[in-house]
Amino acid sequence: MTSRDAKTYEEAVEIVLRTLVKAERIKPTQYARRLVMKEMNPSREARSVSAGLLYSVLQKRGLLDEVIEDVLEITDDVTELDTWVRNAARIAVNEVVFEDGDPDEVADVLHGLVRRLANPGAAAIVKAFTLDLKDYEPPEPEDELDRLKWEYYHPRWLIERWMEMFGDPDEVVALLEANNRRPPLTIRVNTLKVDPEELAERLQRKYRVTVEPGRFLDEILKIPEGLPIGEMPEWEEGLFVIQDEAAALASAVLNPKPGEVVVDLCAAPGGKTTHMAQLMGGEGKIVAIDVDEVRMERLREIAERMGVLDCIETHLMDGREAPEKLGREFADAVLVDPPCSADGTIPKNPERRWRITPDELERLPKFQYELLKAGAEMVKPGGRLLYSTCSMFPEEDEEVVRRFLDEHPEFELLEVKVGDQGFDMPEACRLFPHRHETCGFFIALMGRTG
Ligand SMILES: C[S@@+](CC[C@H](N)C(=O)[O-])C[C@H]1O[C@@H](n2cnc3c(N)ncnc32)[C@H](O)[C@@H]1O
Repeated sequence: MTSRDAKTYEEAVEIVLRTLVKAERIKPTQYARRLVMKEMNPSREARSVSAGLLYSVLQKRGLLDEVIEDVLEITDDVTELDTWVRNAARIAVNEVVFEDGDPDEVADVLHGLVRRLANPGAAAIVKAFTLDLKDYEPPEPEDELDRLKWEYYHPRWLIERWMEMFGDPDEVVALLEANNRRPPLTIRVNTLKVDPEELAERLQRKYRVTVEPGRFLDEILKIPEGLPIGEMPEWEEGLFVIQDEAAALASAVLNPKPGEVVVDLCAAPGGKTTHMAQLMGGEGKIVAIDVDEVRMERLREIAERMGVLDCIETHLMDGREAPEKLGREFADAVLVDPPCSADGTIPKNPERRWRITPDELERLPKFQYELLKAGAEMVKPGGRLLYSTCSMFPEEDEEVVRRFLDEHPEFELLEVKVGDQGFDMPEACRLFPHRHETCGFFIALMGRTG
């Protein structure tokens, strides 16, 4: 390793360590990373190396913790460790056990960083732990699910659920592989301010990167990781926002027109609200509802930057109370994008796989149904209702919609002609990371009869 490489590696490890520590208080992790970037202003090489390293640590997080608990013989779980020790140990396991790094080099880098950023006591613990990993042997898999868990870094229960869902082990392996491929960053161009081709050319010329078009939508561009997004003048000018193409499809399918009244029931941080405002040419009204004040503030910031705040009316409230408070049957179109398990976002949010729980899957569909029902009450006769999630589980998707349609005969499914069809619901649209190179996504469009 040249001295320049060693310096880049050390800088990259510092970005990741500081991000992991910050992300314990500030969510999401990518936002914590952006804050660290601002504090450190690292080299472009270090940014790029750190993006790969952070992804690698987050995708294996549950396994890294299992190894730490094993090596340190912890009886409870890793949360009993000091924050700096815990996160430095995660990096150590990733580098030494999974990525074949040199334990002495990793121990030295982490020791120096923890000593500088935390304290000498924590640094000594991290160094001793990292050197102990030299003799660590990963456990032998007990069965096929266990083998897949360690080979593809996913919780066993999740693999088991997907096996039931797809019924084809090869397809599940394809999904596991796709979940572990770091996708390029997708941006949605603000067509109210710039033409997508023009922005693509500008980014290629100025930042010397390859920009590729999206798969389904003209306003989507794919750019490589590592650009200092939040500091780019194009971002400041509101020429684009970061958004997955699958998520952008939802607003495109609902297709709001200039002058319409649209409700976005779970709107923050505004990816779909600002996209709809853009599709409406900034003319008409979008009623954006959410319960989360901080996320709503981000919606306003993004809308302001994009130049579409004037047509957005924000309401901080429980969406289930919206018909009571704002009225019924007044909207041309309503978009319901409720909280979900978000297993479809694993390629972009690699740690998500360790956060989803079977309990959550039991609880969420009832909540999603209540939000969909409230959204439907605001649709005027002849209007449209769109339900979307970034979940791939039928219980959060087709089953919620099926129950809704059974109880609301005044609504009927409309065909969405993009992606794959829903499970036993040919009118709905499904996208999968392994089939479409997007996040996993579900969209059902319904019309209210006259
Ligand atoms: C999947 S996110 C929405 C993402 C957003 N549509 C976008 O494209 O940027 C779900 C949102 O639902 C909000 N939420 C949770 N409970 C809610 C409720 N009872 N009423 C309204 N919004 C709620 C969360 O705060 C979160 O912002």
